Amino acid sequence: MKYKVMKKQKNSRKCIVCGMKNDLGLKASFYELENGELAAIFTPIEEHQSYPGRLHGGVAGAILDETIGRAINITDEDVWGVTVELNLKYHKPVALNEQLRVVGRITRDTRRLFEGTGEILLKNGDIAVSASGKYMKLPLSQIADFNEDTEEWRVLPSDEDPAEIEV
Ligand SMILES: CCCCC/C=C\C/C=C\C/C=C\C/C=C\CCCC(=O)SCCNC(=O)CCNC(=O)[C@H](O)C(C)(C)COP(=O)(O)OP(=O)(O)OC[C@H]1O[C@@H](n2cnc3c(N)ncnc32)[C@H](O)[C@@H]1OP(=O)(O)O
Repeated sequence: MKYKVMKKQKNSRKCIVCGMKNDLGLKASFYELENGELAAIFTPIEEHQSYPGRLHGGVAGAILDETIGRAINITDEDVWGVTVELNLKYHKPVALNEQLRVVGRITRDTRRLFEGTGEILLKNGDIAVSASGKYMKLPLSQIADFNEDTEEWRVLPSDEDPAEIEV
């Protein structure tokens, strides 16, 4: 199903997944959808391979981890979490140099923890990798010494931002 993009989330400077100034990073964009899920879009490059031509499973885990971890921000922009568990299932190989869609959602939200699931989708809609994750909520000050400006934590509008995404 195609869903309207309601909001684009912020990118950062050096995060391996969302850092726009990390040359080896995924430079993923995250979009909040009208159905309450979060979609990520990125194009894996040669540097993200395991076997030649095939996306590294750990990199697949990284994008799923962040997509699920960010899905909590659809309902509360100020909740931050650290991953305490991540389970992955690899169903199909993922090729490089092709744009991928990733989708995540929250399945449980308590005072201290949240949980969610997500999938990497191939062009034809097949699920290539699926994940479930558990995150402990922590104040940002206990995660790292962040400064929004120096970390360039901001929404970066682009002409390539889609109006709707099929997930
Ligand atoms: C404003 C500027 C912002 C700039 C931002 C720049 C970049 C941002 C990039 C991305 C941003 C967006 C969103 C990203 C979201 C996700 C993406 C990736 C996130 C990560 O990549 S993050 C790295 C990997 N991750 C870690 O680095 C965690 C390491 N870990 C710890 O830091 C400790 O482990 C901690 C603090 C979690 C707990 O430490 P602790 O000392 O408080 O733990 P303790 O043992 O006392 O447990 C206390 C209670 O938690 C329960 N508990 C513990 N572990 C559990 C488990 N695994 N499962 C279930 N329950 C568990 C116990 O059972 C107990 O429960 P009870 O009290 O009821 O007994």
